[in-house]
Amino acid sequence: MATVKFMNVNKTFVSKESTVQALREVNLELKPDEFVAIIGPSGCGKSTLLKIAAGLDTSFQGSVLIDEQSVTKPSIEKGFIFQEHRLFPWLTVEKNIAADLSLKDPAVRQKVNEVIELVKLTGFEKAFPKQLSGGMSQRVAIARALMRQPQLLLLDEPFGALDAFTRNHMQEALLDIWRENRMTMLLVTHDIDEAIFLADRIVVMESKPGTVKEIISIDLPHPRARVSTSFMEYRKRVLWALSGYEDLEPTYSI
Ligand SMILES: Nc1ncnc2c1ncn2[C@@H]1O[C@H](COP(=O)(O)OP(=O)(O)OP(=O)(O)O)[C@@H](O)[C@H]1O
Repeated sequence: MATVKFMNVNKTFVSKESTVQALREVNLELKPDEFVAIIGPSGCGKSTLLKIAAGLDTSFQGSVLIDEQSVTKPSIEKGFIFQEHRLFPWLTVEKNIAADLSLKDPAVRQKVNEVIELVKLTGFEKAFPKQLSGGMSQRVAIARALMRQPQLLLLDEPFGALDAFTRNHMQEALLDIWRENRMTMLLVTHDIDEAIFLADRIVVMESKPGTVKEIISIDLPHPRARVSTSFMEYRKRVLWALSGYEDLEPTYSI
């Protein structure tokens, strides 16, 4: 579990052709153990913010503190899950999870077994990525991140490429993992229902330049029923925050 603080974060991309202010004065604080979702239109700086938190992008103004330490580079306390699973096709599930650690080490072997069980892939240890479904591959990617026992998990549209059924299933799996492992979670998503289903707070961003428009606390106990009246009320609130138009047709995904 980690505290995360974005303080006056500004980010501008400068190239010969253009200058784009991707983030302007972003201030955001995550409590340890908190699940925060970021939602907003394409280009509002969601991925940029996540990359900065991960230490993958260090050329920005302002500061980002994780457990009061400035983020200057990637580290094992921070796990990163991308939309595409980025598994090595030539390695088995267990070798993908172990990555640079040796499975010959009994401690590594035990931890790999534990995380495989956690993401419910027991029996698929020796399978190759091409033998797995999209949801299973994403579980391997999550297991690989959990292997390093991150204090903070950064998820960039992790289920964006999955069908609706698998996506719902993965959201439930992620909630279980979060409850059992107590990590701080920062999730980027385009899916309003996903944000309401998972998050303690939803950060609604707007673009040009990317700024925080509104932060909505979701005061619903888990498990959250997607068809309940209160869930639908939150859906309206998030849509309203995103669009500014109360009578917008709900599409639930932006
Ligand atoms: N490497 C880069 N060079 C120049 N501009 C960039 C670069 N990366 C991002 N941008 C610009 O910065 C802005 C924010 O991009 P970012 O990818 O963070 O948005 P996003 O909210 O994650 O978008 P999406 O929802 O489409 O993934 C966009 O205008 C984008 O074009």
